[in-house]
Amino acid sequence: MSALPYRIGYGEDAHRLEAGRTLVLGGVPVPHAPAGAVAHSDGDAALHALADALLSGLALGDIGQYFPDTAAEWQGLDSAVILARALELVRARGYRPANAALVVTLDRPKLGPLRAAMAQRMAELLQLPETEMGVSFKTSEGLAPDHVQARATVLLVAG
Ligand SMILES: Nc1ccn([C@@H]2O[C@H](COP(=O)(O)O)[C@@H](O)[C@H]2O)c(=O)n1
Ligand SMILES: C[C@@]1(CO)OP(=O)(O)OP(=O)(O)OC[C@H]1O
Repeated sequence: MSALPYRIGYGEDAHRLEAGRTLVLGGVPVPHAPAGAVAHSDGDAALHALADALLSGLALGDIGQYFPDTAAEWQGLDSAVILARALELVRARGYRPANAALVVTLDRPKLGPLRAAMAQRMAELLQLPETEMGVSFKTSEGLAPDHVQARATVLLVAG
């Protein structure tokens, strides 16, 4: 086990958006989204960024190593499964998340109305109080309209 009592993790993910697909972010379907993520899994960039943040905090690599996008068994996978696996790996090494912060960059639609539902679901998946799950949204100011991006940090504590 690492000697550090605290460890910082950082993760990010991006997916191209295409009309006719469902957009899922933070484990919550986004109603009225004009396009959804092109991905091997359900394309939930927020959960992928959080899972990579957990793994990076303990230098455990990234989600592609555990869930290769070449494996047919992960096609259409619910990204909650990916996050649960990353959390399991963190806990097996004697750490747990203390708080997490997520930023999603998306031009349309506005995600503000979903902030509470997303925070609640991600806190539940990370086994955190909702007060410890920060959720922010940004537009790309039109620079990347066909694109969703998520970035996440997590503080891991020993014990
Ligand atoms: N998909 C989005 C993007 C942004 N918001 C909210 O809009 C505000 C301004 O965003 P800027 O990128 O122009 O700084 C900010 O309060 C975001 O929370 C949103 O709800 N959904
Ligand atoms: C989740 C996995 C596996 O289904 O695929 P995608 O949904 O394409 O997501 P990405 O963040 O590009 O990479 C991790 C993958 O291996």
